Amino acid sequence: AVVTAAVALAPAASAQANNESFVTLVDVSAQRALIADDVAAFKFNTGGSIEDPAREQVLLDSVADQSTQLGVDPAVAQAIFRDEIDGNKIVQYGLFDLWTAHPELTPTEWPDLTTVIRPELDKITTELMDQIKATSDLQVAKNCGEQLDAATNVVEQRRNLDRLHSQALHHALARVCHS
Ligand SMILES: C=C(O[C@@H]1C=C(C(=O)O)C=C[C@H]1O)C(=O)O
Repeated sequence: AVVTAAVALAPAASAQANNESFVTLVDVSAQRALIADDVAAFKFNTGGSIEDPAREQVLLDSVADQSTQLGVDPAVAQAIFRDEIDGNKIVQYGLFDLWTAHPELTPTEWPDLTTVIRPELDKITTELMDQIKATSDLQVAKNCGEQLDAATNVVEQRRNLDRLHSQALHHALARVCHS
């Protein structure tokens, strides 16, 4: 009876493990989209531009470096990060619009971009790179889209994402599945 139970559990356990591996990637992506609130608060209140192409290039160069170190395809990782960056900017533009229309909703405190927020984003880059490596088989699996959608639903609910962050998250994950 013990052996039968173990055999019966094996497929479910591995399916769950597969799903769980996308859940972490999606959750870190959600954290990245949520940090955009702090970026937007800093930039809106200090008159900064949402777009910083030089910083984006530094980030994409670092992604290429880390890809080589991890044995991940740099083109795959850079495509994902291109989408992560654009997703982040979707949140920033959305909040700029909101705060322009409703100045009373503008945050009155915000962390510093250079010394606090970007170091947090750099940490997330490392975590995302680990997850891109960890899910490399899933990314080319036939049911990748289903698994990614399932993980995205779990994270959206757990983190109670609003429409803006949900839209950003979907954008950020658009090229996770590839063949
Ligand atoms: C998050 C920022 O805003 C934009 C988005 C970036 C990102 O998602 O990493 C990088 C540079 C900016 O174009 C930032 O300036 O750090």
